[in-house]
Amino acid sequence: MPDDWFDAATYRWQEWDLNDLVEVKRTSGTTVSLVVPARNEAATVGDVVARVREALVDTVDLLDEIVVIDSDSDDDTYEVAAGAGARVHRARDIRPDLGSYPGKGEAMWKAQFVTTGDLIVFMDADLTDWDTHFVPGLLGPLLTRDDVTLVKGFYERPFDDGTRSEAYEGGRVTELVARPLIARSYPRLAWLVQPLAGEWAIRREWFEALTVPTGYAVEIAALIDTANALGPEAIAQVDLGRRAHRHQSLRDLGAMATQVITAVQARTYGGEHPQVVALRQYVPGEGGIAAAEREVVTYERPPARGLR
Ligand SMILES: O=c1ccn([C@@H]2O[C@H](COP(=O)(O)OP(=O)(O)O[C@H]3O[C@H](CO)[C@@H](O)[C@H](O)[C@H]3O)[C@@H](O)[C@H]2O)c(=O)[nH]1
Ligand SMILES: O=C(O)[C@H](O)COP(=O)(O)O
Repeated sequence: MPDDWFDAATYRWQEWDLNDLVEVKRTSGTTVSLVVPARNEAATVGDVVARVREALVDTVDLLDEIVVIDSDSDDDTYEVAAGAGARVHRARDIRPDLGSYPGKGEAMWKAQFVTTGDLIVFMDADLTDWDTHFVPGLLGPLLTRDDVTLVKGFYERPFDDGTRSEAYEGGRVTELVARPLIARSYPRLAWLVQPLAGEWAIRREWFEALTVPTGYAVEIAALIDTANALGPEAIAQVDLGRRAHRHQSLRDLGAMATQVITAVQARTYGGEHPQVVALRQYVPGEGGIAAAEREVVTYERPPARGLR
């Protein structure tokens, strides 16, 4: 079964000509927003925004807006992104009546209130090896197939933290957490090569209908909820080539894994959904190993549709 979906719903970004996509967008009157959630990404967000703007706004008319959602940064992310040509909003300043949570999913959920595109493309701000074809690649299935609602990117993911460099060794949470959870509970999603990819696109009307985890579980939740409600045939994936990014520390990935597991368990077993999970980790301390407890926020936002 997964292999059937792989054959039916997997594309390569080269399958679409950029000018053809621009023409489909123009004749269909479709509008497109690029949303970049960013927390302390002053080092890379300028490159991401400037290159996309030049290639897909200034040169051709593929994107109607580039919106960076500054997610509680304490560096110059806001200024750098604005200087590169993005419209920038601080997540906590968007719809303050709805409160504020930390996290990437929160930034993406809040983006719905400050963007207008019929299609929303998400892209991470910490990319170091990437190209602007990511965006038209993700839009290809949405602009050319009415039956596709959500498109995931996938790519070769190297691991390179400055001390070790190996092809295909990136994606620790993907390989150790997401893929085993999918194998156990959602095997019909096993054809997805990078289920956690931060580069993906979705029809706005469907995103507005989704419950959105405020943290890093936003991707896995969107996949499961879309497959459950619309069937896996509403999902496509596109090979985008190669992508490298800034790696998080192992213990930070432990918090990410906690969010991913919590969101999947909620969907698999139901029951009461925790807003916070206490994650105890062990770190070097004075005189040996010391316990460190983290409050991992696992709260989920309700569909934005009713809150406009
Ligand atoms: O509180 C936060 C944390 C992160 N980000 C941004 O979200 C993007 C991805 O965050 P990152 O910390 O780089 O995540 P990764 O370790 O790369 O995690 C991968 O796996 C996650 C789990 O599915 C996905 O959400 C990510 O997009 C995907 O890149 C970056 O632009 C961050 O600046 C925020 O906006 N707010
Ligand atoms: O997608 C993932 O699994 C996480 O982003 C971790 O990726 P990394 O192991 O390449 O840092």
